[in-house]
Amino acid sequence: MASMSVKHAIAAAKKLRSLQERFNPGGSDIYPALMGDEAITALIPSGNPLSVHILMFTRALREQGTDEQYEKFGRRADNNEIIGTFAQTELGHGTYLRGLEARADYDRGTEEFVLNTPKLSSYKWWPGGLGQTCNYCIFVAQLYIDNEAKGMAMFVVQIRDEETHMPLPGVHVGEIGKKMGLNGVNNGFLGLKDYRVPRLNMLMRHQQVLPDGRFVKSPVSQVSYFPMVFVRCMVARQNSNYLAQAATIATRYSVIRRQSPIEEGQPEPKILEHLTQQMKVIPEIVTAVVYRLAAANLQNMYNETAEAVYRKDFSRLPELHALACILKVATSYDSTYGIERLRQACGGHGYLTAGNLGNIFAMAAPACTYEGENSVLYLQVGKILMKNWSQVLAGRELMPSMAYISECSKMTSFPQWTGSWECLLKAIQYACVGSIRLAFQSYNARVQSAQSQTAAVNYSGLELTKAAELHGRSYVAGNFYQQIVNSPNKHQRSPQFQKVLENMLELHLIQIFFRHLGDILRFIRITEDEISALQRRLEEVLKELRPDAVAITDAFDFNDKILSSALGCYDGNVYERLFEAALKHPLNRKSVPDFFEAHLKPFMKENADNAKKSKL
Ligand SMILES: CCCCCCCCCC/C=C\CCCCCCC/C=C/C(=O)SCCNC(=O)CCNC(=O)[C@H](O)C(C)(C)COP(=O)(O)OP(=O)(O)OC[C@H]1O[C@@H](n2cnc3c(N)ncnc32)[C@H](O)[C@@H]1OP(=O)(O)O
Ligand SMILES: Cc1cc2nc3c(=O)[nH]c(=O)nc-3n(C[C@H](O)[C@H](O)[C@H](O)COP(=O)(O)OP(=O)(O)OC[C@H]3O[C@@H](n4cnc5c(N)ncnc54)[C@H](O)[C@@H]3O)c2cc1C
Repeated sequence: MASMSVKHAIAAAKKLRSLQERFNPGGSDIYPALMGDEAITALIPSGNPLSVHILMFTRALREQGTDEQYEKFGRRADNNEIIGTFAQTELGHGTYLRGLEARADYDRGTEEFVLNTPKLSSYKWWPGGLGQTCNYCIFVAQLYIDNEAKGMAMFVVQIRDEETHMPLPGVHVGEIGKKMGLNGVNNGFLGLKDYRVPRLNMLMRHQQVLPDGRFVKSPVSQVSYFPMVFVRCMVARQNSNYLAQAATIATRYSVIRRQSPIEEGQPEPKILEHLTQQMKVIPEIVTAVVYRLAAANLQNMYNETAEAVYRKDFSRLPELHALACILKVATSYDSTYGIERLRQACGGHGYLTAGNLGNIFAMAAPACTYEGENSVLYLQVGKILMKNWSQVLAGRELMPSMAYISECSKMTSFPQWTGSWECLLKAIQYACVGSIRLAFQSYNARVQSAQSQTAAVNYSGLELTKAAELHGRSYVAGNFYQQIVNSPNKHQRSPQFQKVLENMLELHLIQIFFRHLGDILRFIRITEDEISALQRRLEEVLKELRPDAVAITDAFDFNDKILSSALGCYDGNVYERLFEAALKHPLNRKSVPDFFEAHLKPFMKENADNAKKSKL
């Protein structure tokens, strides 16, 4: 599997190079285009062992290294002359980066760093491609000068000989073992013992160690987290893709599979005629579209911020960090939940490998963990919301993506309920601001009672994560609303197309309303009649979208090779493909399985003999 994945990954890397030559060397705006060509994902169903090389190693060299360091290492990496990974997580630490144990001690006598992973728990553990594929890595370590800790730093470290691929002296490297999925990625471990690298192997665009050992601190320490922000933006797009693939499979299957008459005596309908099946499938189609649009927005914001950071303007980092966290969490949680729901909507055949829904789930699920575990990132956003609420109380402006918080904070009560889209969107935003206010009261009370900020964050964690989740809902729903209702190119859409988009907006807003009805009712009075009216509208819009479900998923434009699913094939010959896949199973090569003579027959005979004896 590993060699097949590497073979396909090399093909993909060649494609990427040709794209880069067309777009711009190493530009971040090529990745969505690349992912638009899902061959990358489909051809490597067990995961791409070069993803971290492309997404993190090359970018860290470009964004964290000096121009000279880019010339020395980055150009070769971009040209795939060397293959690297991003080695930050350790066996003992992943989230709490200040707890990382790998260390880099500066030796001013030789102008080198001595790298060590002092304990087993200090071993780097998880980096993609580290096990077998990479010959270099970005090694993240605590920097020490004269045994004084200076914080985290990144080092370019060669781990294998470029000719023989043998691990270099002082390097202990290998594969961490089988995973739930992505078993073609060879996530690896790395131990270093007194491994020396030249001073200029420390990436020094933002912080420096001078030859005499003087340390020049980064103007903004958080810029060292930038490689993670980029991947969080990519995850938002990638996981919306996984959900779109699963939605395509389940939709196509749901208009092929017939089961259970709706009226006595009537023929069995397509299962998508059942309202409950529509409720399982159609909202996931819409969610995939909603997140694809939100991820595209975030990608633009990343590109703008990356250019600003290059000019040493760090002002937009906090907002990008907050949105990258929110979207990475929301898309990975919702896509993982959605793919499983779509699998269940396909009955027993959804559980067959030939349906590919299990593999899509296994590809999507780890995004809830890597690049920052989701609950940790929600807490990050919760902390940022607390800081922004203090700004609101001080009457200051907020970042654009949080402007609604200021507006809602000025509302003394929620206006008359109308049930319009604007009303539904405002309800979600109003509930979010109410949750922020409550979280702030709890958090502030703790800080006032002399709890440390970190302890106050921990003990207010449930309210902070709730506020962060509702902020994510507000941002995503607001973005979708703007794209459908206020988009500058709305007039270019046919009325029919606009109507489908508006139905999708209606469904998204009502679905989010019902998902957070409890959170909303805490702050807004809504009558039973008003809620029942929304229930009717939900049933109505599912019926309205039913005829468009196949066309919308066809518009995702996944070909059969990409979906790799007997349930989701374009020609709809599901049963033939399921049977064809079954006949290919190795157990069907012989009529009598080998285990019959060896195990089953003796077992049955022994039981028969015992039965006879017991009768005597
Ligand atoms: C060959 C062709 C191949 C084709 C390639 C393309 C393929 C495309 C398809 C694939 C696309 C996508 C799929 C992805 C592929 C899979 C890749 C998976 C790789 C995984 C890599 C990793 O997992 S790397 C390791 C990730 N680890 C983490 O994220 C660590 C998480 N931990 C944290 O973030 C910590 O909590 C933190 C670092 C924040 C520690 O914080 P702490 O020191 O405790 O202090 P805080 O108070 O929390 O924060 C301090 C201040 O810093 C601010 N801040 C925190 N983080 C950031 C940030 N990232 N940016 C900016 N600012 C940040 C924080 O807000 C605080 O600010 P304040 O003002 O001081 O309050
Ligand atoms: C498929 C995959 C690929 C990966 N690729 C890479 C890679 O290429 N490079 C790399 O460096 N790393 C990589 N990782 C590692 C990944 O970044 C870490 O797994 C992730 O950061 C979580 O850290 P951890 O696993 O050590 O969990 P921990 O940090 O130990 O957290 C475990 C659990 O503790 C809880 N928790 C932790 N901290 C807090 C907190 N502050 N507040 C509340 N709860 C908390 C959370 O529930 C969390 O899930 C990969 C992981 C996976 C699964």
